[in-house]
Amino acid sequence: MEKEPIISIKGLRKSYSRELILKGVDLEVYAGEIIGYIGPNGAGKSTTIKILIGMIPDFVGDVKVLGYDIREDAIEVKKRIGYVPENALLYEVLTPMEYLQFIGRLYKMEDEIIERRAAELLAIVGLKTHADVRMNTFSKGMRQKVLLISGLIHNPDIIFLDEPLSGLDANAVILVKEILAQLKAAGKTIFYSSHIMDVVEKISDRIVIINQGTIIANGTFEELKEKAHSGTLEHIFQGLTGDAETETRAHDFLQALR
Ligand SMILES: Nc1ncnc2c1ncn2[C@@H]1O[C@H](COP(=O)(O)OP(=O)(O)OP(=O)(O)O)[C@@H](O)[C@H]1O
Repeated sequence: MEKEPIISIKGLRKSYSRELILKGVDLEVYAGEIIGYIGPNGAGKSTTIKILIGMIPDFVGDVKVLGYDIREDAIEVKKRIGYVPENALLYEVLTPMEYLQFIGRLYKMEDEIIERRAAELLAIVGLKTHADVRMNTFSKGMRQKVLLISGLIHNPDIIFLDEPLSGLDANAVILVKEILAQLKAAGKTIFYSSHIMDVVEKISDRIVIINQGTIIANGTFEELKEKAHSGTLEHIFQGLTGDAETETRAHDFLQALR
C-alpha cells in the first residue's frame, strides 16, 4: 500500500486583492522528511506556509495536513504543528518565561511542564540569565531564540520554519541545524523555508523551488544538481530563477549613485 502524505497540496491558488500570488501549487510531503522550500523574494513561500498552518483560510484548492482538511479542521492541525516565523509580534513587555507560559497554555499544556521545558530550553540556547528579563531590551537574535522555543515547546509532529535563522549568530545557527537533524531523527517532519542556501543544501532531504507562485523544481539536492549541471544550490537557484546578471546590476546600482 502506498504511504499517505502528511501534507498534501492540490491546485493551491491564492490571490491578494486581484493579484494571483500562488498559481496552482501541487506538493506532497511524507512523514519524516525535511523539505527545503526556497524561492526569490515575493515568490509565495510565506503565503504557502501561512495557508498550511491555518493562518490564511481564503484560498482555492485542497490542502490537507496530518489528514485534516486545513479549512475545516484548522484547530486540530494547529494543536499538532509548530510554527517558527522570521518575525512575530512578541509581547515585549513580557519576559521569555511569561511569554512561553502564555504560548504553552494556548496549547493546553500543564504549567509544571511548560515551566520545566521553558527553563531547560532557554538555558540550552544561552538565555538562562534572561529568562525573567523583559524582552523589549532583547537583540534580534535573542528574540529569534525565544520564537524558536515557542514554536517547539509543545513537541509538535510537523514543524514549519520560515527563515528561522534570521539574526542568529554562527554558533546558534550550528545549534539550530543540529536540533533540526535530531528532530528528524526523532521522526518529525520539517518544512523549512530560508534564503541561506548552504544550510538548505545540507539539511534538506528534498528541495522545492517556487518562483512567481509556481513550483519550478522538486527533488533531492543530487537530482537538482544533475539537472542543472551545477555544483551548489546557490548556482542552481540563480540558474532557475533567472537572475544571472548580478554583476551588471551591481554596476548599474553604483552608477545610479553618482
Ligand atoms: N497580506 C498581504 N496583502 C497583500 N499582498 C501580500 C500580502 N502578503 C503577501 N503579499 C504579497 O504576496 C507575494 C508573496 O509574498 P510572500 O510573503 O508569500 O513571499 P515570500 O516568498 O515569502 O518572500 P520573501 O522571501 O521576501 O519573504 C508578494 O508579492 C507580497 O507582496
